[in-house]
Amino acid sequence: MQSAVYKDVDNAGNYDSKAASHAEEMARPGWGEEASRVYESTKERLLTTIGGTKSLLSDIQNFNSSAWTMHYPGLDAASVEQRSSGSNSLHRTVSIDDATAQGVSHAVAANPQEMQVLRLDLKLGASSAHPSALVNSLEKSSIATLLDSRLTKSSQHLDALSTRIKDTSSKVLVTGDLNSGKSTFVNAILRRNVMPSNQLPTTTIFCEVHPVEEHPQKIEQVHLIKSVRDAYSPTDESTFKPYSIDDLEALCEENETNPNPPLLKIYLNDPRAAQNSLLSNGTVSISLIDAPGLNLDTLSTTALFARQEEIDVVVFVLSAENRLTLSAKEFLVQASHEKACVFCVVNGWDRISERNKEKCKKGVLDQLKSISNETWVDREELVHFVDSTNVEADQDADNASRFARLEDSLRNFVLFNRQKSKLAPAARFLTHLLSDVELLSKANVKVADEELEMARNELTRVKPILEMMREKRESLQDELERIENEAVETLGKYTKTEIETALNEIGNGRLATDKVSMPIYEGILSIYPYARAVKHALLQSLDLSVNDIENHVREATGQNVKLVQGVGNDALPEGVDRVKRVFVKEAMFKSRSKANTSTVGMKLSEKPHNLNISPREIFDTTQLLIFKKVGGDKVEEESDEGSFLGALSLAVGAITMVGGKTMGMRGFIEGAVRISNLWGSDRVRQWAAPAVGVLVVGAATYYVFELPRMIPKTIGTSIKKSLESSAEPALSVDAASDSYAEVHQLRVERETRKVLRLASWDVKEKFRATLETHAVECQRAEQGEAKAQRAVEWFDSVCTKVDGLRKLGGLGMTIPTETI
Ligand SMILES: Nc1nc2c(ncn2[C@@H]2O[C@H](COP(=O)(O)OP(=O)(O)OP(=O)(O)O)[C@@H](O)[C@H]2O)c(=O)[nH]1
Repeated sequence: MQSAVYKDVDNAGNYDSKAASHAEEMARPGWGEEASRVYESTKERLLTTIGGTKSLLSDIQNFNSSAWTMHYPGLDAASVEQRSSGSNSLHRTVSIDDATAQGVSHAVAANPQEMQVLRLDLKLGASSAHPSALVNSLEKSSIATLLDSRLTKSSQHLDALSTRIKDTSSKVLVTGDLNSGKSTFVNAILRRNVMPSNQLPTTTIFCEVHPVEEHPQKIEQVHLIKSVRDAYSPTDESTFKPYSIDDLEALCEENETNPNPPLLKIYLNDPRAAQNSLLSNGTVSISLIDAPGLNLDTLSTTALFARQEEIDVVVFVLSAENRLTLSAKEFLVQASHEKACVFCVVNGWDRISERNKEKCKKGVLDQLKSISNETWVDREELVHFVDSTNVEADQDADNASRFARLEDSLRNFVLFNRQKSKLAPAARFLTHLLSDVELLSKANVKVADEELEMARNELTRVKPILEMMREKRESLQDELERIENEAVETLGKYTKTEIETALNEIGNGRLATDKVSMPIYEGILSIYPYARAVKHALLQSLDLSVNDIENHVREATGQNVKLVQGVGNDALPEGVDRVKRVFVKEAMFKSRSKANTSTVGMKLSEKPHNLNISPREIFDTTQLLIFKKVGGDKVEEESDEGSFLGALSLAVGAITMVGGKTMGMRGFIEGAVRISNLWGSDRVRQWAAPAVGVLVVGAATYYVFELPRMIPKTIGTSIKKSLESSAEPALSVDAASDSYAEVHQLRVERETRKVLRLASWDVKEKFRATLETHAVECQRAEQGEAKAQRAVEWFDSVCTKVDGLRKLGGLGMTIPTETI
């Protein structure tokens, strides 16, 4: 048969007062044993559920710190507003304590969208931001930390609940307005004047009366514990200070003004028979707590509230003569929220005249009805009008019987309430906590699902790009090398060809470019400056040709740089910045080292020593002995007829040398030898001296006209010869093994390679960096995917565990999915 006792617990601690009245239920025969049996089995179930929930919380904490930063579901704005502006000022936020307190009440209807136990401690001052805004503004990691501390607190609270469930004794808190007769009532229950009672406020500290059987030595004694919050064990003398029962009054007096009042544990021998004793009657062991009177002193009020968690029954003592004070009302409101029913003792009933008794009774009950309807419904059992000063039959038989009935009701009420005071808070707390865990898990599954989708979308985007780039990496490298090599080779060859062409022109006595003009021949007497000017012009034309080559190479290299960048940019995925380096063509061929410049035969015309003219360059004996007819590029030798002319040129050469400033000893001797040789020849001897004279004059005339044409060729040939030969470079082309053309070819190749390599490096670096970024993004997305996947599975398993724990603990309430 299902009784109201079962219903209390099975319904997750939501006490259903309408199911049956206490009186009705408790009057049923054998209900006590049945209640004890149910109590024991429910207790075991709840203890196992607490163990399972604790390990689940610990798993969540570990997961939160090591694998997944917990997402906290947003607060429901409407309900928060409603709550923060509600009339019940005591309910500021739902805390662990509040949730515990709700274990036996139906005062606060839990909004399934809201966290009850795991709600974060965000202060809701009038000026503070909205809590949902606060939650949203917090860093994810800060929320996870706050949540972690909330989980720790919840776990600790489960420990406290577990201890409380295991504790076989029940605690009865006796409280009420100042001087309402609390101590007198406790004394009446004990049938001993133990607690000091007086007209003046006397009780300022909590006095907890235990049966002497609970004392380790079974002796009457007072244990003074420094603070209500301090740990205490009756077997550990370091946790208390022992006093005699006779010291009690003095101890109370001493601590009257103590801002941190101690707690007194009083071990008393109940002289009454077991069946009459309330302290220890075999079925239930009760501790009576005489509390300080309720007043406006926040400290003691707070202390009182703080202690309510461990008490099973609240006995509220009120004076029949006085109306309830504000603090008493406030306390009753709070206590009825927490305990649903409050046991009320209307004291000083003897002081009310007979004719006022009904009126007084009605007044008290009306007040109670407005504060605690549950108490009013069971008023027959829960509200007692007595005189605590005369409880023995021989004093006042009528009052004694009323008091005896009070004691019976109280004993049964304690027994009855043990279910609610010990098990229901645990059931209620577990219900809320598991709902919160489920809400939290479902919210995290949702977030993890979103992250999973995001990670997968990211992978769908990044992975193909990464693979494409990895595939392209080698071909890009090859392509860049190909462009570089081709450009270097082409421009190198071009340079060589161009310089060779220029040298050929110069070798034929012509300028390599029309940007320069030949000097004007001003007569035989200025032959030397003329030759020098010719050499300058030829070298300058060569220099300008080199300039033209460089300009061409610059342009071509620029095109190749664009090609390189184009290839590189084509290999980059969309959305990535392109290579932006601009090729400054003017910077090409600007060697920083001066020494370098001189080694590559640059600006030959600007180096004075290159303009030195040797006699051979004006009067080249080789040229004269083997007369060469210049006809384009073709040179024909005319050795037969040329011998005479050769002789003639020798003579003219001698004259010109004399006329010029170039005649040296060597030239003179050479000339003389040739003249004497001529004279020795038979053919020549046939010619007479006059002929020689005519010829000399003619030849001289011829040379005067021919010299301006001969000198450029002689000098050009000399320049060409010098620049083509690397063995004895007459000009400043100080290359060890290369000709002038090759030197420039190498130089162009080197410069071109340098520029293109830099451009390639840029492109490759950009490609490498982009590839790396995508690889990192891909790796991050893969990790995110794995993490989110794991979180989805893990939180799903938490929900399954929550269901299992609910079944185990006989708990109800599943949070609908759509509320997240
Ligand atoms: N006539 C009569 N006097 C009572 C009754 N109960 C208490 N008194 C007297 O009321 C006075 C105050 O009683 P206490 O028991 O000290 O009251 P209290 O509520 O414990 O006082 P504080 O601890 O100081 O708040 C004492 O003089 C008691 O004798 C009662 O039922 N009838």
